[in-house]
Amino acid sequence: MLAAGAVAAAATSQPVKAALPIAQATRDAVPADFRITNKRIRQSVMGWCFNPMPVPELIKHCADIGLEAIEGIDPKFYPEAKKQGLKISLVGSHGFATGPVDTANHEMCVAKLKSSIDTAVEFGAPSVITFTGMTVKGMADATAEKNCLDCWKQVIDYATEKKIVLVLEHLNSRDDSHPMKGHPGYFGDDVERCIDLVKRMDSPYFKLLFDVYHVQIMNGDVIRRIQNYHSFIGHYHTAGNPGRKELDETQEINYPAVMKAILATGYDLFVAQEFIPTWDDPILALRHSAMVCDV
Ligand SMILES: O=C(O)C(=O)CO
Repeated sequence: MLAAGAVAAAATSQPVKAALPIAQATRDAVPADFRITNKRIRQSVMGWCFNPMPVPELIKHCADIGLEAIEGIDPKFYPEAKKQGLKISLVGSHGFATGPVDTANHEMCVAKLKSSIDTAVEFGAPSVITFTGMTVKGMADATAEKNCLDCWKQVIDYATEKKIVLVLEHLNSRDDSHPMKGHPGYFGDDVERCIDLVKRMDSPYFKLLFDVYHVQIMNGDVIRRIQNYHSFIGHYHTAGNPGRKELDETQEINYPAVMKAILATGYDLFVAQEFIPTWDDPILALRHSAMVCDV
């Protein structure tokens, strides 16, 4: 049976115009002076995405937009960020390519993780990032997993004592178009494997960094995974897919719904914007993503 509107349209040969909900705000929907108002999602930004903008300039824009924190910047800029009222949401450590999958990296990873824990304590950051590193040719998956766990176990007591959470980032290995849009060869490219590693660490100080962009590419079913795994998640990242770009209507992830799902789990830590701006005005892009996530 036709709905009343359709019957009327058929009678007059007029097309039916339905008011469709828009998942993502368009670029022209963001006011030039938008500031975060709801603050229910505690927003941060990954500084590297805004290279080559000088970090002090980025810090000023973040404070102006009302972001609560910043991460992914050289620690030498932490005092300036704090001076401008920003928190440090996450401290870097070893890179994503040289991780604990390979025992040759253990000494370096342990040293970097411990020194990053010290930095996190000094600047009041809650977390330090870690990665698995790249798959080693010929190494069995079980060995690679054990190597990762063996390395993290050398640090977990220190993290616990200092009350700093190590967050393991899952990354996509599918996008090979750009060195920062995907990481072919990354061992922790299956979010289920990363969750399994987090479970095996069995510590409130070892959690998953759930990057919505990477999960969408590798596993999908983003909201269900957030609901199922929230107790193992210690940090979130964003970006539009495909292209690791703005969170606008040209990409496929429904960010307002994802943010609401995150809030519904009781999450009260940080969500950092980690998209690579494509617009001619990267700060308008940051303002826009802040608006999309300010649910
Ligand atoms: O690609 C990412 O999300 C990373 O954090 C790699 O550093």
